[in-house]
Amino acid sequence: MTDNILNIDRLSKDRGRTRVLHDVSLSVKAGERVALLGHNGAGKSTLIKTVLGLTPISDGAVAIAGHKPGSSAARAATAFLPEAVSFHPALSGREQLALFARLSGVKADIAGIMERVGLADALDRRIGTYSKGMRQRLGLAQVLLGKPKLALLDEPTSGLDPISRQDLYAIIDELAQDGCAVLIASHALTEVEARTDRIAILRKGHLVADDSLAGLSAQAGLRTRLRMRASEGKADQLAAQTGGLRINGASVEIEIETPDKMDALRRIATLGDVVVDVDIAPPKLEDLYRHFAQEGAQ
Ligand SMILES: Nc1ncnc2c1ncn2[C@@H]1O[C@H](COP(=O)(O)OP(=O)(O)OP(=O)(O)O)[C@@H](O)[C@H]1O
Repeated sequence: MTDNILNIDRLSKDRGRTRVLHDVSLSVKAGERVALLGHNGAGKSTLIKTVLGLTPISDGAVAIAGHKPGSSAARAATAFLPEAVSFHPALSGREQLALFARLSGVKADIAGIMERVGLADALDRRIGTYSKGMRQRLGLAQVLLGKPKLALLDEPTSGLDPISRQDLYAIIDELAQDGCAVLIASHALTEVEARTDRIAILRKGHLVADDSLAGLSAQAGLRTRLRMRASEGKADQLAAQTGGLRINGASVEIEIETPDKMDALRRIATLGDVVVDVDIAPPKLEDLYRHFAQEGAQ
């Protein structure tokens, strides 16, 4: 496919006698944000290292904008934000970014980029005085600097406070809107659920899922829960009428096949004022992740 920026085709990787990636195929298009999930040791970092050209491939192929990992064209197209970013503590943010810009031969509006990542006030402060969140933001500034076609982000929000996390995802969204293909390795399911277009799950080096949240829900066949609040004193009647389970004094819960949701809501609507409210809880990424990433899952 021509609009794939990252193309991983039947990639296998051996570490000594152990195969740690098995026949993995995964692509990311321009403007797409893809989450890469998996338990510890599932192979996420190894996959990222192969894309960066830091470790050789045992079988299959990887291409970045059509180029081989590690080639100068691939390196120019790729930006990487490691989980633990480290910079020279004696340099200021401005000096560090200027150094990166010089090394990668790009002309950049450093003050503008620092402003965009919320570090305008720290432009001329030594990085040694930055907090973890500020260093993470500087890491993101470095990603923005090269106007990459592909951004690989490893646990980009680890250790950040909730507002910094939101800010960071807002910048990632902008990167994608500018046409960058973004691959985010993460354990933070709730965030990636809301902020990515597609979810890829590795289990013991096998890619066991690769779809949108809705697509994964359909594949997994997980059920949706409907929680109905009964009018005063009518919870038993509601439980009897719907075959649901009373979960507290006022509410009744039923589980339905997800595609039957609208039918169920229409039936509930016929119950009149016995029901005063309905909450719908579709399967969450956490449920889907458990389904796909656990031992014995298909
Ligand atoms: N340098 C190495 N030498 C030998 N084995 C390695 C090396 N690096 C990783 N492995 C093995 O490869 C497998 C995949 O590890 P990897 O670090 O890619 O997992 P991960 O999904 O990134 O895990 P985590 O979420 O803990 O970061 C593991 O079994 C790990 O022990």
